[in-house]
Amino acid sequence: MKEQQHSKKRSSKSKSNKSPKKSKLLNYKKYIGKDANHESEHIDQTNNNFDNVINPHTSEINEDPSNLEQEESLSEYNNDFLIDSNHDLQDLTENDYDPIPENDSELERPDLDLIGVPEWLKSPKIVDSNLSCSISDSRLALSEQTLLNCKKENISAFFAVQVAAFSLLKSIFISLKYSERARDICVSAPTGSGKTLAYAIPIIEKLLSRVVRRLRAIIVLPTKDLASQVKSVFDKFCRGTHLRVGLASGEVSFVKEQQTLVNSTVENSIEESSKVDILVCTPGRLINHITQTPNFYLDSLEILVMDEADRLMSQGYNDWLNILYKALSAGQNTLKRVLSGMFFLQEATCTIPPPTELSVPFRSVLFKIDIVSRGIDIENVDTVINYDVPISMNQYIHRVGRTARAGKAGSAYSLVGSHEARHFRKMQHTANHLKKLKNLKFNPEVVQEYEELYQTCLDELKELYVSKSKD
Ligand SMILES: Nc1ncnc2c1ncn2[C@@H]1O[C@H](COP(=O)(O)OP(=O)(O)OP(=O)(O)O)[C@@H](O)[C@H]1O
Repeated sequence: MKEQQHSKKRSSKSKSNKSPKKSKLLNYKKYIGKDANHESEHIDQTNNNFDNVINPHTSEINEDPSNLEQEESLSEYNNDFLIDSNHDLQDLTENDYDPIPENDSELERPDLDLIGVPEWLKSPKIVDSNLSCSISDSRLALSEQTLLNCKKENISAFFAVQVAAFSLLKSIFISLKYSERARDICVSAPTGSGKTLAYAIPIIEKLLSRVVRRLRAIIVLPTKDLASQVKSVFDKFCRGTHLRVGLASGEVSFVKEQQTLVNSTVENSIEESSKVDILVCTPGRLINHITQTPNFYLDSLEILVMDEADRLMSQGYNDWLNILYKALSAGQNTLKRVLSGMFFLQEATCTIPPPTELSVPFRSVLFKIDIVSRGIDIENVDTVINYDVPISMNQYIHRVGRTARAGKAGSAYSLVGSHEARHFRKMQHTANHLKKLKNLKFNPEVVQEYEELYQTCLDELKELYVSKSKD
């Protein structure tokens, strides 16, 4: 059914009254707003980035990173496998697929124009995924403490998206210091490519020179798990500095959270009211603190990061953007302008249904409910098994993206039943990924041997899942 709708959409491309393509807006994953005179950038790293259907691959990069050293490269999903006992991938002919335009980006532009996507979002600076530079490169001019923290985390070189973001953010922060133009950045890069540090390190470097503690940076994430993960990244990279990082995600009671975030002894004063410089939060808790926590001020907020921005946009979260917008003071015009821009993205994406399926492990590897699988960074996962076929390429990417992270190798296996084979192939073909799959066949007699063990695993998993859901 989904595929039929998709075909209809494609064939009606030329009509001028077509509705916006929601999937295209899913590119805009990490969004950084900066409060000053407003300008914007969109970085896009497109090496095998299945999310990215707007832009063709190029090797252009932003600003001046072309002369940075090329030391390390990002590898992608090194091996994706399709396990299919009934079909051969080569069985399908070209006629079985929707025609795929030679240059998708050209066809998307009218859609984007129609819904009013600004020029800077439509024309990203494409970053070569081989771009890399040493942490001690003098052009980055990182503080001694950040260098030390990188070394403690075994980071010796920065990945492409990091080099690109550092260079842009640095110039933005310097401009801001001299009250010149600041900009907004929208980053789209493959899973596991290091987007968190791409914004965390510049924010820390920027705030190191602050004198008084005030809430200056907020990072919003769609789930509690992601917020904890990002908080721990900030904690590691704030080690040895005077910066304090807070978490507001519902992990502890609201009252406890309030105690960690604000000084209740200071009465209605912005001065010394905040106990943190940086706040990592979910939209729900952010709203709660804005509306219910005395001394929780946003007046000094300079930096706003929306991590997994498409999810934050597609799910309403009690109108959090609107509440945040209203909480900003009149002087924070740029942030307000950024947020109004986001309202339109929210409108355009709010009809995407949240994925709810359960992906079950085959034998021992990894299982996750899709809604939390996305963005979660689990160390050293070398294999992902799709026990069921993901409903969309987006879901497929976020599942298999739990492996082959940070330049490491990894494999993804998909178990495809005969009734799912057509949908799966079409999905892979449309994303131009079909050629990269290997078709593995297995002998049913060999599989039979494992049936009992498999059933036991499934039962255990079921028990575990039920007991976890009760907690
Ligand atoms: N420069 C680097 N060198 C080595 N490892 C790195 C570097 N940058 C990030 N990493 C590691 O790469 C992993 C993936 O990073 P991160 O979670 O930021 O990816 P991401 O792009 O946000 O992925 P997703 O889109 O799935 O959220 C993490 O374990 C992180 O510690």
